[in-house]
Amino acid sequence: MSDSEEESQDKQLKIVVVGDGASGKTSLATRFAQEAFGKQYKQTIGLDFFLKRISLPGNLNVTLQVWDIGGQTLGGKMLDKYVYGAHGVLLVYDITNYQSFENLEDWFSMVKKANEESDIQPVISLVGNKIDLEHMRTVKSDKHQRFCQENGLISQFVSAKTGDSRVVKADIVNYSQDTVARTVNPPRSSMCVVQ
Ligand SMILES: Nc1nc2c(ncn2[C@@H]2O[C@H](COP(=O)(O)OP(=O)(O)OP(=O)(O)O)[C@@H](O)[C@H]2O)c(=O)[nH]1
Repeated sequence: MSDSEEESQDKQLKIVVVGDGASGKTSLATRFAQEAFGKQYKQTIGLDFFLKRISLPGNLNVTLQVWDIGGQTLGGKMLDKYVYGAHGVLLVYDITNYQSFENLEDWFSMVKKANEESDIQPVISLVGNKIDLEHMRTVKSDKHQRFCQENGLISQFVSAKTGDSRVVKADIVNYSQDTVARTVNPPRSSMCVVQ
């Protein structure tokens, strides 16, 4: 391969999408990669892949490999292998399904464990999907924010159906500091990175 061919190779980033079945992972990946949405639910068995090439400022081309992991794989043997080496992880739940939010604790633990030995530590985002169904919401927004703050996650509310995406800025609070210290010295806040 010549130098110029090598230079033109895109940087590849691995993005893994996890969360309960029917929370909308495939729909989000399809919305992102193909700008489409299908109403019909078709369970992902194992995993699926999507590729999307994006251009960043500075003439930098990046190919995102989106690994759409079937919700039924939690507890399965292959899951930590799928998640290992991810640059980014989306923890997806359905805002109208409280159980899908509660189960994120397990998904999050698995993501951390799978990457214990990895050189790359992924950027992790908490994604509340189906905000077009706001009237059916069962997971309060402050629960979502607290989970982000406690774990240093990026916060996002989206709808794969409409393509709506709201990135929420939140202070990251270090809860290990005692309350008095926090009252005297207000928490150092860093903005949750939002695309
Ligand atoms: N109203 C609404 N429905 C959605 C949205 N996202 C997904 N759905 C629907 O929710 C159902 C499940 O979506 P999927 O994307 O297949 O869910 P999944 O998380 O990939 O499910 P598994 O493959 O079982 O892991 C489908 O009927 C989708 O059409 C959304 O933002 N709004």
